[in-house]
Amino acid sequence: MKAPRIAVLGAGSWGTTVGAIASRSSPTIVWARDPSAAREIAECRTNERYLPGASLPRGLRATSDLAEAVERADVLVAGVPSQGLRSVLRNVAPILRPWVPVVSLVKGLERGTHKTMTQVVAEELPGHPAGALSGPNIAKEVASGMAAAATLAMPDQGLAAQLADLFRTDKFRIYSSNDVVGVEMAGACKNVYAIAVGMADGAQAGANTKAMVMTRSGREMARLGEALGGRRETFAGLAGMGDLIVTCTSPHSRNRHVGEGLGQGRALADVLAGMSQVAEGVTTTPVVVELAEQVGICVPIAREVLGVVEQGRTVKDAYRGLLRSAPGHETEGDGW
Ligand SMILES: NC(=O)C1=CN([C@@H]2O[C@H](COP(=O)(O)OP(=O)(O)OC[C@H]3O[C@@H](n4cnc5c(N)ncnc54)[C@H](O)[C@@H]3O)[C@@H](O)[C@H]2O)C=CC1
Ligand SMILES: O=C(CO)COP(=O)(O)O
Repeated sequence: MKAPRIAVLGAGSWGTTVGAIASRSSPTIVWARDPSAAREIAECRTNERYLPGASLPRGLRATSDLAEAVERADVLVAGVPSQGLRSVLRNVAPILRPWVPVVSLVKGLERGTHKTMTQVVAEELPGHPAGALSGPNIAKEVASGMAAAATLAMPDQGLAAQLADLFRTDKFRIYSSNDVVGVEMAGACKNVYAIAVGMADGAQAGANTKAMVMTRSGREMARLGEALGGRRETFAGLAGMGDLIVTCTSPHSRNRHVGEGLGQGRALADVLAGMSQVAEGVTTTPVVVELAEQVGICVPIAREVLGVVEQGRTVKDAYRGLLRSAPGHETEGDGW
């Protein structure tokens, strides 16, 4: 059987990495919004802004022409940050053939609508099967061939198995799941909690404090995700606890870096001005808090992150606020 043609939207660190993996077995093209980024990938086999030092495979094509990328695609991979995906998909809709499945790499929730990315896909590309690939996957490490694993969640397990084969290598293990909302909520929420743990780093808290916040964050995101229809075991898996661990501890995590800057007393705008890549947790934090309100779930850790990110509270205030509340039953209460 002929290998399917894959189009990846977004030539950032993760879109480029996943495109590079897929290009080893299938014809793959990455769409970059910026023509000079597409030229750099196509001509120099590098993407210095997003994947410094990486040497990209010859088979990976790149273009800034959306129609060229998408019109003959058999599989569409979405790697554009959450707040930009809808408008890109709107432009893709008239070009994409109607049966093409969509795999989202995106770990964020849309502001205003509170939608996950496969829900955005369902609205903008109705009828296209959609799933999410998510897990503890720092792009730089995956791109350099270090072993890692992710979960591909789709309602149709037969299609999930076929798509998983496109991204699987001997070093990149792809597991399957049908808990799409659980996998997407886990991927979006862990960024918010990595900001909380980064704040502890910046404020020079100890390892015990960080372990406490990570563990209770895992429970907070599982409670919210379950209330939205996700399964508890998903939050204990690769897309949940696995990704929470790596994002809260990796020196490469952009969300943890934002929290660290805030913990050092820097202003959010100043921290973001020094970054060339996205930190999805910044825009997803208010969405998490609003969604939690809608479904009646307490999310004290996310609320404190929101206080610092959007409401002028200091990191000290946030941690004092958290420590003031009395701990209840470890696994049954709705506190933190
Ligand atoms: N970098 C990583 O280690 C991983 C990232 N992810 C997720 O993948 C998604 C993409 O992130 P990265 O590639 O890391 O981001 P990035 O910051 O490295 O690159 C983002 C790319 O999207 C483009 N872009 C931004 N806004 C756009 C818009 N409105 N329209 C079109 N293009 C736009 C940028 O030009 C850039 O090429 C995020 O949701 C992230 O959470 C998931 C797993 C690992
Ligand atoms: O999703 C990621 C790792 O799995 C990347 O995390 P950051 O966006 O915080 O860098």
